[in-house]
Amino acid sequence: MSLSGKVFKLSNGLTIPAVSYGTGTKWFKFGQNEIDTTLVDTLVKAIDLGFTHIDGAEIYNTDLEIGEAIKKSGIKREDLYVTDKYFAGDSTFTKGKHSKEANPYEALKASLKRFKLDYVDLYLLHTPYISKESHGFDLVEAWKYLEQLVDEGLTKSIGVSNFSISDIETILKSNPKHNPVVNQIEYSAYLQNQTPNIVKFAKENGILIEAYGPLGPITKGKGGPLDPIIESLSKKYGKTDGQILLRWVLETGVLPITTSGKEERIKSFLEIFDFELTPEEVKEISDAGSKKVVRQFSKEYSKYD
Ligand SMILES: NC(=O)C1=CN([C@@H]2O[C@H](COP(=O)(O)OP(=O)(O)OC[C@H]3O[C@@H](n4cnc5c(N)ncnc54)[C@H](OP(=O)(O)O)[C@@H]3O)[C@@H](O)[C@H]2O)C=CC1
Ligand SMILES: O=C1Nc2ccccc2C1=O
Repeated sequence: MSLSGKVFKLSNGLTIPAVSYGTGTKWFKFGQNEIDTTLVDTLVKAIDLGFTHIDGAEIYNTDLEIGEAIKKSGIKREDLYVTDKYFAGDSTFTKGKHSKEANPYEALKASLKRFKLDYVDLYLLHTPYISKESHGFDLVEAWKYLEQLVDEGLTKSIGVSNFSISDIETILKSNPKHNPVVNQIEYSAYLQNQTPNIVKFAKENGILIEAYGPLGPITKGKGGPLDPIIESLSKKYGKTDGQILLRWVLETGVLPITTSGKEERIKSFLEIFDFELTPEEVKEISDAGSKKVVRQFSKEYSKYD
């Protein structure tokens, strides 16, 4: 789970490129089926510029775009890292709804057809809201579907997203054949624990935290205690505010997932490996960041704010 250069090492021994390009949020295609050529072109550009890690999900409805961009870019499959997520459903999506496929096993098989890929690198349960009543299988049984996907080579690694400690414990206590290697959560200097103590717990259990919404302090949190610190560090290092925030994420042992439609920003997201914040600067950001909460997505957890 250590960061070495531009990859993190996962607990199963595999590596994962240390910054990911997201195809959710601004690219999310709610119920719309036409191919988004802007996303295809932007993904090709991101790959050309050096992104090798793409974050997808069944609910984003962007599989066709990802598949098309991979083909157009000409990148070799083994040089690319693709993440997909099973749409388990939750209160922030369309309430009560979940994947139209029978289970996570069938859902990934359907995604692979749309991606036109033989396998993904990482497959996640998008949320923990899975129950026998709503899905016909519980969380532990859902995990077994993911393990089957590993065993059949349809994904290299499996993990979870938006899971709290008790959700992860449900899986760990079931004595899994394959452990979750990742928990993808909302994480930024202004939201250092999506749910209580999740980051420490994940680290102690060999689970890499992936951060979505890492730029929250500048996209939604301006006017807070971080502003002067980020301003001064960006001057010191000759980096943008976004680069300072992404570097902070990395230095806290977490993998940032970001996105942009703008070429300059996409390029800048890749230029976060040629400088380091000092431990004192990391602490300064963490301390100031913990004085304000910006929770953009995981509203179901706002009771913890
Ligand atoms: N597992 C989950 O439940 C979730 C997963 N995700 C994943 O994480 C990915 C990234 O999440 P996201 O919240 O978008 O990540 P970020 O916090 O990195 O925000 C990216 C957004 O910030 C904008 N931006 C970048 N720099 C600046 C700036 N300096 N000033 C103002 N705006 C700026 C970009 O817009 P522009 O195009 O204008 O540059 C883009 O829309 C998603 O695409 C998805 O793949 C996201 C949410 C939930
Ligand atoms: O990319 C995403 N945008 C979202 C908004 C709300 C809940 C989950 C998500 C995503 O995964």
